[in-house]
Amino acid sequence: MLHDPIMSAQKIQVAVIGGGLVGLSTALCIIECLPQCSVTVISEEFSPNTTGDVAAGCLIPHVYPDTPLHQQKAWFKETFNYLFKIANSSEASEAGIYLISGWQIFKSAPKEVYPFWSETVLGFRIMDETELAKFQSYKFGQAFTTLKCQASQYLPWMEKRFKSKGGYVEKRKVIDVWDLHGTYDVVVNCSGLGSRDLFGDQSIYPVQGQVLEVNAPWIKHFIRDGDGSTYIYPGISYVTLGGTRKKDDWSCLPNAQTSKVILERCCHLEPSLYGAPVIQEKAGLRPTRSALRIVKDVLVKNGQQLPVIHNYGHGGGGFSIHWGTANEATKLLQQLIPFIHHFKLVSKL
Ligand SMILES: Cc1cc2nc3c(=O)[nH]c(=O)nc-3n(C[C@H](O)[C@H](O)[C@H](O)COP(=O)(O)OP(=O)(O)OC[C@H]3O[C@@H](n4cnc5c(N)ncnc54)[C@H](O)[C@@H]3O)c2cc1C
Ligand SMILES: O=C(O)CCC(=O)C(=O)O
Repeated sequence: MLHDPIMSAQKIQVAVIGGGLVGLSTALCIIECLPQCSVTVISEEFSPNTTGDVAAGCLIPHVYPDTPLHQQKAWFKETFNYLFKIANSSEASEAGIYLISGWQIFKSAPKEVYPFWSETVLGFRIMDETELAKFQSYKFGQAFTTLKCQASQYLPWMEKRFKSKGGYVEKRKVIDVWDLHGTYDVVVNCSGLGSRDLFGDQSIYPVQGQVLEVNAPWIKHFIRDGDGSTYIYPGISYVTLGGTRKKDDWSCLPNAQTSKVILERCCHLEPSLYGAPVIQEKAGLRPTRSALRIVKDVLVKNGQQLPVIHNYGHGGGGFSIHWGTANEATKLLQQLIPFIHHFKLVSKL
């Protein structure tokens, strides 16, 4: 849909920077909750070239050390409940959302036998000895059912839904956020690692991750080493094997030697994977910070003001909390609306 400035002149003009998982979900949430807003997603890249397109997409929280745990818990629950409804609807197949059961296993019992998310996933229980016997050298395990998003379907599904509600998308890089001033009343920053250059945030850094997609349709359960190093996640048409976590590595090129190591580790967990044909190798950059940044701010330059909502820093856990953080950013935008109306009036005088 083309942007019609006359039709949307009365509305609050919102620019969402970033068309990855976080940008699309935030834009969709805003357009669904705040009908007084006209929303445009501006992004250098969209699916299939975003971080989410590399991810396994499993709902299993990653902990952000400097974000209060009660918030992380609430965002995970909101995301789980939202996706669970989609998984139980006729949209499930197009959206690529489904339930998945499996095991998280440990070489010795972890400090937290019942993690904070254990009440949200379905049927969480400690594995018994018979089940654990499948995994030599693992002494403790958790079995549960969670959800998984197939990014190659979920991201385009969100974009389609957003456009069907009147949202606009533009593929371009924003060089200076002030270039949006005048056309847009408020900017929502979901640019992930782009926040380094765009907003001068030096505390966000990449944690590079590599995965393999293999053809192994007999694998029906996920298996995750509790230390997060190795995982096997069956998807709709392939099984994702991972992983690696390389801090400050900016390369998105998969490395052949790393693939070999990942495959060896996964075969150790699930020997039936020996010989499974590799379909694809991928690497992506987790936009990482010690705390998520979800705040409102007002930039000031030469007497001009530009309200900004930030929503970034989802690291290795974006799928697990994205709908909760989209709701949070939408609430912050709602709080700004009276001020934005005021700015609009003042600038017309
Ligand atoms: C190997 C791997 C496995 C993972 N597995 C899981 C998992 O199983 N479960 C889970 O919960 N999470 C997982 N994740 C994490 C998850 O993928 C990320 O948290 C999430 O995708 C981050 O989304 P984002 O939208 O913030 O970032 P991105 O997808 O990086 O999006 C940022 C967007 O901003 C755009 N942009 C940046 N700067 C500018 C600019 N100046 N102008 C215009 N556009 C700009 C970019 O083009 C991009 O589209 C995994 C990640 C990796 C790498
Ligand atoms: O950690 C996992 O089990 C899922 C994959 C993931 O989140 C990651 O590699 O960042």
